[in-house]
Amino acid sequence: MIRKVVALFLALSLDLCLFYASDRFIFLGHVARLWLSAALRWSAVSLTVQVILGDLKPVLIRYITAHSALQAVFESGSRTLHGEDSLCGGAADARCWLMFSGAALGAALFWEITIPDQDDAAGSKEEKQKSRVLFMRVLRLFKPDYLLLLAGLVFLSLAVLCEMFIPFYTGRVIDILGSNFEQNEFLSALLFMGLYSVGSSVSAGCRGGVLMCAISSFTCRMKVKLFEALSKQEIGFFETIKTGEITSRLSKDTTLMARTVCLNVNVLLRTFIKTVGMITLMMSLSWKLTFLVLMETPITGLIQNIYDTKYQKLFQDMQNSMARTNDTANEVVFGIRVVRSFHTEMHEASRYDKRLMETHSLKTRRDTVRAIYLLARRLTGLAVQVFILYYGRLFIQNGQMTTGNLVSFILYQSDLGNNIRTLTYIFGDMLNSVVAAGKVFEYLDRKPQISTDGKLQPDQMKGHVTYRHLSFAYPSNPSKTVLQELSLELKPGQMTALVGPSGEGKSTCVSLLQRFYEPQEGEILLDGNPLRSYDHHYFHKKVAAVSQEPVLLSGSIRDNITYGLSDCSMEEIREATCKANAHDFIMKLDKGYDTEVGEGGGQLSKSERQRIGIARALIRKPQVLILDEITSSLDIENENKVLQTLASCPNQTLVVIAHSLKTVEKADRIVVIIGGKVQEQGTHQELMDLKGVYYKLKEQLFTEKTDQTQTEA
Ligand SMILES: Nc1ncnc2c1ncn2[C@@H]1O[C@H](COP(=O)(O)OP(=O)(O)OP(=O)(O)O)[C@@H](O)[C@H]1O
Repeated sequence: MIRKVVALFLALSLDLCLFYASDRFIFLGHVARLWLSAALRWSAVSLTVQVILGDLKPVLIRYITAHSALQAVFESGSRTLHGEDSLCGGAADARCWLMFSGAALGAALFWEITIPDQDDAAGSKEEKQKSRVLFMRVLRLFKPDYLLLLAGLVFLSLAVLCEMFIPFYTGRVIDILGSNFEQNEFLSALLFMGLYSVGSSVSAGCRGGVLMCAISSFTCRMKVKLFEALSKQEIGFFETIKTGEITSRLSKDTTLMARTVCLNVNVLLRTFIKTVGMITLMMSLSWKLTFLVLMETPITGLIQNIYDTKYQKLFQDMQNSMARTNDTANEVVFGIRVVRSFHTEMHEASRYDKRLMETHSLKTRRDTVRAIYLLARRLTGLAVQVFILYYGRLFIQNGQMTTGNLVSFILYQSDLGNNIRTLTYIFGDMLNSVVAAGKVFEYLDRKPQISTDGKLQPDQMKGHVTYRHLSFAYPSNPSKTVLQELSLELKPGQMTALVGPSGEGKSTCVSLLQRFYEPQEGEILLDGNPLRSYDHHYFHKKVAAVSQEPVLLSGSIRDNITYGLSDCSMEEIREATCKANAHDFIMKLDKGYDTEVGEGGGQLSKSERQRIGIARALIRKPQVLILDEITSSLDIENENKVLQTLASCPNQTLVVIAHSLKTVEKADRIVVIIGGKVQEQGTHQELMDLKGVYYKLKEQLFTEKTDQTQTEA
């Protein structure tokens, strides 16, 4: 630290001494004197810093070079381009030294932040690079709307061009009013001002309308694409990602990505055209003042860059926090019955409050960062305006510009500052918006881990299922092996009952048979072919399942039964509902098969939902039918009828998971699954005679409903 202070002190002293000494080089011309001074200052300061600190970092080299050479470059430039001396550089002046030091410092820091040398910043550079790639991808997705975008661009250019001339004519009006008043000149200036104002307003309105159309069409396309991609993902994906996050991507991020990218491009182009035009007009008014104004740019850029980096991080954190908050609300709405019955309303409210507070605290931090940024921005702008007024007064005194020119210049300057800020800001904002785009693309590009490109569609299927040395752990809990080396055979024309204590892997077995998950080891064969080799649609027609609590989708009973099938006759529907023992209750409803089931089938009882679920599976005439604890929702009468019908299908492979002895007894084969392995198998009598696990665990395996039946028997 001490070495750094000493280095700074010595370098400063040397630099100032040489800066003032340059006035003594009277044997040289003015420009040559400045260049010699620059070379001497550069060598002396670099050498001092190098000797004291031991090494010279690139950022320091850049700063020392800019600081030493700026005055000479500026003076040479103004002589070459304009044939006159600038107010700075004529003599060794402390104000000029300060101004060039500030500009060099700003430029060096700006460079350091935007194109950093350090390794730790390499990651952020890579991030920016990635954001650019994403941004270009979003632009390419706008392809079908290119015509609208082109129209928007034309209106945008017109609006900007018209807008640019308004301050120019304001200055002219002031000059006309201040000098010899000329009626005609005054009127023509007013007329042009009016025309440009109308032109700018009309074009800006058209630009806004056209761009909004492009945005809305893009959003719709993206939502559909994303929805398609999501619905193709495997079940494991939905278990590892929260619902709130998925809906947030679908609803918010698609809109955000379209709006911000499209609007940002609009603002970027508008600002760019305007900035170039304004700088040209300002140069024509006073090139010296223009340079003075432009010296603010690196400082503005620097402030903007720091703000963008901080804002981007907070923005992302806030997005995630909002998704978590939504998740909490969704969970409670979804499970409101549980919340009510356990009287946890207050607990859930405080959980939601906690999540909201997290979001709120992030918002507060974001607003604080924004407030500091605005303060820094205003102060810089103010400082530049003070300089302009000071030098402007000098130029008017010297006759280098008129009062009207200064007014026009100040009008341009205040706008230019905003535009330059916008140019740097918009870049950061575009990177922000592609954070949302990145998340959307992440889902769009995700390849489902369970392939659905099998082609096999044999005319005949027997429905012979073989589990071969299956080992499996759920993607959401990979450390827990649920099935271990499980081997099992399900034969056509047989009813196989899977039994075992709760949580031992029965439902997992049938989930794998439905291809909800892919086993880590082993495979399942259907008629000797791996499940993945079958055509996706064909496979799910041949293998159907009824789960413990079938989910119905909003729509009529008919829609739910024929779900996923294109043409089903009323005959087929009736046949399926009769087998599922659902026809009678459906006919008793006011609208029969056209009765709306409500969201999630909420307008029907559990047993009715279950029977519609069974009919939905049966209408497909599946070769393999899986019934996962359907008896838990059916009363004994319904259960008996359903099972009687199903058991009478001669060639079907029927797999039943049951906790009822009455059901299990009917099975041709009972498979006892414990610890993810097949422990025993055989008929009820064989297993009872064996006096193994089945015999010992009989009390535990079967529910009271069975015991009662047995007692009655
Ligand atoms: N989606 C899942 N993600 C992670 N683990 C799961 C998932 N589903 C089930 N498990 C776990 O896998 C194990 C086996 O569950 P499974 O549902 O297959 O048991 P089961 O024998 O059918 O139980 P039950 O008779 O209660 O339905 C359990 O320990 C369970 O916690």
